[in-house]
Amino acid sequence: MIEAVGLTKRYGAKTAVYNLSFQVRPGAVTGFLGPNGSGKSTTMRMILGLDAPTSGHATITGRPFRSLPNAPRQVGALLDAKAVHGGRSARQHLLSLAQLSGIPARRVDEVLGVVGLQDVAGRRSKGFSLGMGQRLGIAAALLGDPQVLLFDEPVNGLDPEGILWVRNLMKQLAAEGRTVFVSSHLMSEMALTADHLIVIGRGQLLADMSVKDFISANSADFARVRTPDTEPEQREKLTAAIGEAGGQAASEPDGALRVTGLPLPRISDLAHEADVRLWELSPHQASLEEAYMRMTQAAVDYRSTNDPRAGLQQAAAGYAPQGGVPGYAGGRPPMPGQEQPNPYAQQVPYGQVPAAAPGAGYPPPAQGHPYGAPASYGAPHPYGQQPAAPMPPTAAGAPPAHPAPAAGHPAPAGAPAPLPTPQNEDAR
Ligand SMILES: Nc1ncnc2c1ncn2[C@@H]1O[C@H](COP(=O)(O)OP(=O)(O)OP(=O)(O)O)[C@@H](O)[C@H]1O
Repeated sequence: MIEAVGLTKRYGAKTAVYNLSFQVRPGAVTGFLGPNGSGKSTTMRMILGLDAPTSGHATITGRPFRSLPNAPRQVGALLDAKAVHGGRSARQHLLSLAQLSGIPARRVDEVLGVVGLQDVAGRRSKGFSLGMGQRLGIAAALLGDPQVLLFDEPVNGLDPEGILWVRNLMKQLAAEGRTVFVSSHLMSEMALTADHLIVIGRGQLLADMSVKDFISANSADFARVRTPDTEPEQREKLTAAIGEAGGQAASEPDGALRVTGLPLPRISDLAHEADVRLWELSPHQASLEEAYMRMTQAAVDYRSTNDPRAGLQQAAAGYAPQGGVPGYAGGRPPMPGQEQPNPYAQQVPYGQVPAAAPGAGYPPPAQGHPYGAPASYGAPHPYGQQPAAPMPPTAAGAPPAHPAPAAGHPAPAGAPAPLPTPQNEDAR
């Protein structure tokens, strides 16, 4: 389990992470969501002992990363896929990481196969595409077969098939009982991948709940109702009738009404009784992406001046109370020291978390063999046909060794010394 307790990180005047507390449990994929610059990478770096918190602390299986015995054997991470010596081939890169942690050389070829890079293993990584680099970073994270995995935006640069493969890989790793913590800024992707969500904005917790709960809280049905554009008084008449009948109506950007609280036949009857003609009356379900954007839009740091979402929160007012962050609606998350209780920041027992929780309207999670079959750069990899071969136990019976926490990153200063090379194995 990963635990953050009151994590705060300041860079000079900039507060990147503020008073962040959460738990990431084994056996589930936990999505870590937040807009650009919200503090996801900083949080992961603090968990991995690469950045020191200004206050608070983070632990993995009850200890700070740096005081974990054999930390590199227990934790694998992809933080920055570009942090690779470009002059080295993919195989050389992984071999050097394996050597540092006493991992047998044959594991390198196994993970190259898992990520579909076996046919380009001899090529220098500086010629790799973004997606190939991501695969190499994932291979490095998997090298030691660790129980705790952190992935920072692992689908960056991957094509649709690669995204599907990462999705299945994350789920498979969690199904094996591992702790899987995956950052993303895409709610739609996390809705398909994660069991649990931790959402942050401006370094602060906005939500900590199961995907299932997020979906049920944010997938409220609504009706789109359109009256003749040329007769605004008809729209006003219908809006009043809907309000009197106990429904809520608000304007959509295109002039239609978005109606909640009333079934479609009732809206039709109300329109008929008010002598209002309808050009449209259709059922809809709020998208999770929209709910997520409502939740975080007050905490977006970087926005195009042409971004239509600038008005999203106002447009949503009165609609999906679940969509915004109660207490934060209409404004930014409070400044440090002024925080309010956040009803979204509730722990949901993991026992109630479904294995996968696609919402209505979302495609079901893809089925596939363990680890899926990545779009390999050549022949099908062995994991397409058979379950992943587990790492052989070390002489001490400990979990297999693992390299540095990030692709190409050395183990953080103060981390335990590399483990001895297992007997009869030479990582060279
Ligand atoms: N070393 C640093 N020095 C100063 N500011 C930093 C440093 N690292 C991060 N920050 C700032 O802290 C904030 C959080 O950055 P962080 O990279 O953790 O966000 P993120 O959620 O991972 O963003 P993205 O999704 O864009 O990768 C940003 O405003 C960033 O500019």
